[in-house]
Amino acid sequence: MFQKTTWIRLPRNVLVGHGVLEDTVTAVEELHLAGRPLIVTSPTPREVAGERVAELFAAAGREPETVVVETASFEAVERVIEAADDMEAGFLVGVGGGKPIDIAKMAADHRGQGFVSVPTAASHDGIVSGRGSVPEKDTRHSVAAEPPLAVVADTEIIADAPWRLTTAGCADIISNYTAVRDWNLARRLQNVEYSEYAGALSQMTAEMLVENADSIKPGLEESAWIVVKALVSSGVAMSIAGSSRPASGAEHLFSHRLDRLVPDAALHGHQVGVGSIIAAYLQDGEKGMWRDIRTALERIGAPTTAEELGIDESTVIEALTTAHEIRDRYTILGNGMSEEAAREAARVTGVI
Ligand SMILES: NC(=O)C1=CN([C@@H]2O[C@H](COP(=O)(O)OP(=O)(O)OC[C@H]3O[C@@H](n4cnc5c(N)ncnc54)[C@H](O)[C@@H]3O)[C@@H](O)[C@H]2O)C=CC1
Ligand SMILES: O=C(CO)COP(=O)(O)O
Ligand SMILES: [Zn+2]
Repeated sequence: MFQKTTWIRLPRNVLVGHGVLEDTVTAVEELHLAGRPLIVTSPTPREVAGERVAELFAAAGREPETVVVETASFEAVERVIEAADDMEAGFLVGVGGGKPIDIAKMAADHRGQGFVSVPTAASHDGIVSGRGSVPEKDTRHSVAAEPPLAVVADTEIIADAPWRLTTAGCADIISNYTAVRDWNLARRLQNVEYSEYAGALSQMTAEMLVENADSIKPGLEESAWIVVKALVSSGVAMSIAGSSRPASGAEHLFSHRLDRLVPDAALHGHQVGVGSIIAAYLQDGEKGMWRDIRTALERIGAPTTAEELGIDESTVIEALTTAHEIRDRYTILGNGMSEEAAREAARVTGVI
């Protein structure tokens, strides 16, 4: 008997472009989201977009409130839930980079409410996905959450964000190459469920970004456009898969481990980019595609070495040898790398 089922949760209104911040209220009204919005933001994004979003909702008679968060923690999620309870918020709006967006996403998920994502930086694909990532005890990776009902990505604002955030978003997309290969490996070795559509979409997204690498330059609003579209596409691949598998393999385990060893040392996307160089080397050896991944990262201006990440060699080796313990996800790391093998892989690829 045929027993497969699938439930794909996607954002419904995705606005990307110059000045679309001004359409935030319209995007919300189209979704029939009722009540008062609670805007969740962090200090700089509040200045560059959060205050304007509050003004727009106030002008529409929606009596918004704003809560400013600084760290991605469950304490912050609790604080946002309390604020939403106190004002009887109708829905939540996350304005900023990954941290306030994740916190708004998880608080909205807890309240069973709608949530709108207003990214001010194209730093990774969590800004559009149905995944939330807040560290708790030993976890560092994302968990399932409701995707945003709407995404409002104003390329004028995003193009003005620090360039390193955009190169981090690019590297997060380039890492899809190794993530899809790891997913295929897990399918063959462990009979893990695989989606051809999600795998193909994720890989195509990385290919298109690399093909457009010459148009991804600081100060060009078109760069923000290309990167945000890629992040949306990668988020959709995760929604189709119902997991982060299409965009997260060994290179993400390496990054999650680094986050625990040296929190906030480097951006998520930059860490997964370097991890992807090593994962590609492990997947197909010295003559394989790790050089192409490294070249793609270099063309965009993303880090390709431990030094450029600002992380010392011994920490990189420790992360490589223990990354497989992060979560129950089979990747090219298998049951773990020996220290010698980790050192060799990092040395051959020029990471150390
Ligand atoms: N939900 C998911 O699937 C994923 C979640 N994450 C999580 O996301 C977080 C990291 O995301 P980030 O965006 O790097 O962090 P973030 O939200 O802290 O932003 C990074 C920095 O960029 C600044 N910034 C943002 N927009 C700006 C603008 N327009 N102009 C000037 N400065 C601006 C912020 O003030 C902040 O200092 C971590 O907590 C990580 O665990 C990472 C990957 C995936
Ligand atoms: O960052 C992600 C995809 O790019 C989410 O992956 P994780 O589930 O490993 O956190
Ligand atoms: Zn990622």
